[in-house]
Amino acid sequence: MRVRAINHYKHVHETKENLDWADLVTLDFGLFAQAGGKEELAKQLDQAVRNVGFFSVTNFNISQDEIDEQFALAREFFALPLEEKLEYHNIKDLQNGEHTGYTPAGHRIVGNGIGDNVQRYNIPKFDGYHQTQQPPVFANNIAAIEAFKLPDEDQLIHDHKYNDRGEDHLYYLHYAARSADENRRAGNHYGLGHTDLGTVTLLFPQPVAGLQILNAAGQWKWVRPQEGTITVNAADALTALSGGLIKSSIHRVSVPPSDQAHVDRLSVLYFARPNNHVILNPIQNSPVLKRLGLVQNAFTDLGLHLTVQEWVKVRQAQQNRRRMDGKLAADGTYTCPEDSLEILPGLHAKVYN
Ligand SMILES: O=C(O)CCC(=O)C(=O)O
Ligand SMILES: [Fe+2]
Repeated sequence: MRVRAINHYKHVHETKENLDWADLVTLDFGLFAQAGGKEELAKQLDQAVRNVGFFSVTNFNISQDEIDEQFALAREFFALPLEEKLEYHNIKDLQNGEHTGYTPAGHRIVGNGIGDNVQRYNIPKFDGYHQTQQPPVFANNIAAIEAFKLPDEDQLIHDHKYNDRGEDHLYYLHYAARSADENRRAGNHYGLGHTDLGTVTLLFPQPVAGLQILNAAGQWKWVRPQEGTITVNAADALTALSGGLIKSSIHRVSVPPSDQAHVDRLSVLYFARPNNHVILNPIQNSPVLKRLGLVQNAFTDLGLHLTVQEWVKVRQAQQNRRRMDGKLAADGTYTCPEDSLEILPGLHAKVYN
């Protein structure tokens, strides 16, 4: 959980003077989801930017509390003694055109020998390219500062750029038909119950039945092959990014039914995964996750903030262990020693029977 900022910030009253106010249009983002709303907003925006280039927006999914938290942080920082603030002032950087950190009042003498009355503090965006040392008041609240932005409805799209580094794979599988006796000894499994590790898996249609999913009632159900469809299966990284909202499907591959048990089974799959740099925390400023209070996941519960690259590596290393030392009972139940399932200390794969 993030550290809550200090005392609430209390704004002063608005002016009572009758000023000659500019006439600005307010775009209501609440219209966005309504029929015809986008078109209406586009019309208003078109007017605003062609004429004055200034407009306001409302219903933007950042609460007044969250905004006030930023005001409170600013108040706390500016209230610090000047020497403390000057530790974050770098005159050379300012002169070289950098503009991060602190600038004291009076830095610019605008005219008549009078210095300006403005103190400034500048925090660059959190893109991994700017490494700046922050004073404790900001460092202790960095999660709230980083989350202070308009919700990015395309976050998942940005996290899945084809040309960014990632471990997406096209996957061909060949399951050789076996004798009834061999099948029985293998617990009538072609593949044990598991969840996939990425975002979604696309399963391209083929006619040999085998895929089964575990439904909410705990029963295994066959997935009927359907020509002209792609079966989509949500996976672990999507569960993590959605704070558990999206369920990773538990599935397995069974020996095909008796009329198909003699043919080899081919699968063509696509494993879509977030880009390697994505950190498997719940998406920070999603209005939906915020509203539902989904701010943790199986990784963050353990204090882990894995990148997708780290996750793919440790999970695949666990999956690809050659000897699991497992046992298959006559009814197909699979058990194996706990250490075969260890992905990371404290994090174990599950066996789904
Ligand atoms: O072959 C199939 O239908 C599914 C295979 C599968 O679940 C997997 O490889 O992760
Ligand atoms: Fe799978």
